[in-house]
Amino acid sequence: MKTFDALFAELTDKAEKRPAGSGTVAALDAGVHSLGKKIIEEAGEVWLAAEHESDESLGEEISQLLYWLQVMMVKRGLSLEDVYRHL
Ligand SMILES: N=c1c2ncn([C@@H]3O[C@H](COP(=O)(O)OP(=O)(O)OP(=O)(O)O)[C@@H](O)[C@H]3O)c2ncn1[C@@H]1O[C@H](COP(=O)(O)O)[C@@H](O)[C@H]1O
Repeated sequence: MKTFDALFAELTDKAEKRPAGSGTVAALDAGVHSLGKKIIEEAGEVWLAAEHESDESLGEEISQLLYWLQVMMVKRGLSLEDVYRHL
């Protein structure tokens, strides 16, 4: 099972190596504005899932929101520590 930190390391590596076919690379290239809209979209899906859907669906939506937040972190050059120190 993948952890938050392992996914972040994977996304950071994708950003550096830019493998062909990576959705993350395409998302990074689309920019902060596009990423921001995706985060809002996924946050809305988390809300709707929490109100109306199963635990399984809610978990999936939350995972997608975490992914997009991490892509934004990579785009802006934030480290995990930059976030964790506020927790
Ligand atoms: N965890 C994720 C992940 N979560 C969400 N997403 C993306 O977010 C989208 C969310 O799905 P939705 O159903 O909400 O939207 P959709 O309509 O299917 O997609 P869109 O047309 O809106 O983009 C997915 O289609 C993926 O594009 C993810 N994309 C990649 N990962 C992981 O990130 C890593 C790197 O992936 P690549 O860069 O693609 O190699 C791999 O470990 C992947 O498993």
